[in-house]
Amino acid sequence: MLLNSTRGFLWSDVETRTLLKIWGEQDIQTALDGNFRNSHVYRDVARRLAEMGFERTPEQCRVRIKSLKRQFVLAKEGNLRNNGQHHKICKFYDAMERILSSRSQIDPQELLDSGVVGDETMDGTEEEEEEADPPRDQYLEDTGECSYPQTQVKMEYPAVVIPVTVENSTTVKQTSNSHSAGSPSSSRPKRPKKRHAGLPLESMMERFLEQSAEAEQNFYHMEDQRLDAEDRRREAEHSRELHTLQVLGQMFSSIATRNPVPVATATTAVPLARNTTDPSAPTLAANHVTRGYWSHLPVGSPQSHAEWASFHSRQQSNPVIDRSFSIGSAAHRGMDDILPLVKNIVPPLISKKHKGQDGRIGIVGGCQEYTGAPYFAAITALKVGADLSHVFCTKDAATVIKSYSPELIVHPVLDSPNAVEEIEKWLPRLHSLVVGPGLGRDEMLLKNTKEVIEKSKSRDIPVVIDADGLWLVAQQPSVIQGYNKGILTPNYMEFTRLYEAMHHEPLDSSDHQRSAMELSVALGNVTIVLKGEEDLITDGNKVIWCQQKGSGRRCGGQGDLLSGALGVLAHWAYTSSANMNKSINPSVVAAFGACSLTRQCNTQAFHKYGRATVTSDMIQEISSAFKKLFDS
Ligand SMILES: NC(=O)C1=CN([C@@H]2O[C@H](COP(=O)(O)OP(=O)(O)OC[C@H]3O[C@@H](n4cnc5c(N)ncnc54)[C@H](OP(=O)(O)O)[C@@H]3O)[C@@H](O)[C@H]2O)[C@@H](O)CC1
Ligand SMILES: Nc1ncnc2c1ncn2[C@@H]1O[C@H](COP(=O)(O)OP(=O)(O)OP(=O)(O)O)[C@@H](O)[C@H]1O
Repeated sequence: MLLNSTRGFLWSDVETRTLLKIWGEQDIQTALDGNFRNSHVYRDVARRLAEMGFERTPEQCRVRIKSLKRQFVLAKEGNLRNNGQHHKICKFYDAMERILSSRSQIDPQELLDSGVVGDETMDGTEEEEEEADPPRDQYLEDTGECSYPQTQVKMEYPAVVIPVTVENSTTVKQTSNSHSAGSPSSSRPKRPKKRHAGLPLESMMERFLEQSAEAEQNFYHMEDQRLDAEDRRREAEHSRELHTLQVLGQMFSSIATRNPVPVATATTAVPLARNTTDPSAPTLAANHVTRGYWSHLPVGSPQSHAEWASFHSRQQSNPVIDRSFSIGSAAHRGMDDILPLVKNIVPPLISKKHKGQDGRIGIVGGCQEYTGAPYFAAITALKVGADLSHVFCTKDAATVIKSYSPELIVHPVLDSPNAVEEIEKWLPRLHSLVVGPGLGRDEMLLKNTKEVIEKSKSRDIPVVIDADGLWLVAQQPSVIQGYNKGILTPNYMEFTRLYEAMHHEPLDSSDHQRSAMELSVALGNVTIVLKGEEDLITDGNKVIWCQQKGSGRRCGGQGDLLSGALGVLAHWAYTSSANMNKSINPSVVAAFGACSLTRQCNTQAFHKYGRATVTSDMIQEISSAFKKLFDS
């Protein structure tokens, strides 16, 4: 994982400091000291740098060190210490001084010369090849940095040789000549004539250093501006994407409100409120339900059972609604419309995150009889993208669940005398709770579970309830009633049980949409996910259908996979809800994502194993199903 970006050839300060720290290490210095062939040493430097998060080649490390040494000597020999100018010329002066002072004296002539130089040469032969190609800009190659705006400085740079003992320009010239006579670089083209030949060396030197520092400042300033502009461009792009999604959401709402409902006097979309005159009466319009679209009830919608009956019959005779939202074409369009919303809640995988940020999910369930269900839910949560998955189960079940997977954190507390306190300790660290897989129906376990749900509600944690958790809700609806982050995932059997517990009348099995909306409203608009041949999702205001292709294979545990996935997606959806259109319910988006994923896993596993497909095979498909649905 890279700690810092190493854009192009540029070295950031933090990267340079890390390089210096490595280069200054005792064993590196010893290996370099007097050793002509040192490519292996720079290979080691590059490797250690990579361990610190910065990817550079050994050659890049070598030229950077060489450049730093050159800057250091220029600053040192420019006698700029007293007026503090040395830091302008060599930002890392102090570090360099510390390292170099612990080594044998370095000949500054060597460091400034662009020819073969002590430990900065990566095996002599390579350096000779470099020298054989004179027309290239030696300064740029040596520093490994981008060109400065004031190239004039660079062009003059190699020509200025600064011998320690020289006192005037004539001597410099002689030194320079004598050097080039014997060096391999004598074949270089003639350098441009020095414009400052008449100036005393010291003032020329000072001027050069000032120009050089100024050029460097300019360069970094420009680079800062460029990066700022890039950040702004990226932000603008992101807001454009969000805006598009919001417009899409509004489109769904307005499509729904444009239905020609005869009694409607206004077409403004309003969220369905609970009936204020008769709290027990469900406020629904079943045929107002959309397949794959969000739907709001228009003002003037029925507010009681009697009104509903009349509304329902009008809707039945309304062909426009049937055509607009018929399954045939809307099925595909529904996926296209809602999947982008799910994709939008998936957090990006960026290196700045720490463990836990993408989700710490708790599963309450697992008893002597059922150890598979909590395992399926918990491992699914991890595979969908949560960072940590906790299982709170009975003592009996814990060892078994642990033995299935070392990835899970298993707490054998659910049947302990202080179960609620034990679990409550973890709640501040959890992002969502999945209650019910493999819970069983033991009185004491259900009582503990009920209290844990209450504590989670007070912490505003999304709570997904499945399996035996739904049995608990059927016995004591108040446990989840009115909690808007509550999501119930019944199969048909569980749904019937819930409906009949709430309405004290048999379920009308001919109209699932209406019944599901009624149940949601009766439970205070919790989100209901009625699983089946098609999955129906409603929060009492809207209904959407998930018609992702599945298979005919109905092995046990598929519902646990769904609830585990939903735990993670609910956390992601609520985390990104600030960026969502307000008419979109995060629970519904999360539910649609979890249903699509479960069904896609089923299809893929069935394709491989047919009738032999088991839930573990579906779990193996999570990665590729997720990519196919949400990463494309
Ligand atoms: N490997 C494990 O550890 C697993 C453990 N699990 C855990 O088991 C616990 C009990 O859960 P559960 O669903 O078996 O119990 P329950 O609600 O009494 O239903 C039982 C009866 O309801 C019926 N029925 C079911 N679906 C229906 C439908 N769609 N449509 C119509 N009818 C339907 C059906 O009746 P039948 O057809 O047999 O007459 C069935 O026999 C729970 O904690 C769960 O998490 C499971 O997750 C699986 C993997
Ligand atoms: N007839 C069907 N055709 C296609 N997919 C289905 C069908 N019935 C259920 N599913 C899918 O299977 C998944 C699990 O639903 P199921 O009804 O099996 O849950 P469950 O009974 O609670 O499961 P569990 O065995 O975990 O208790 C859901 O994603 C649902 O969409």
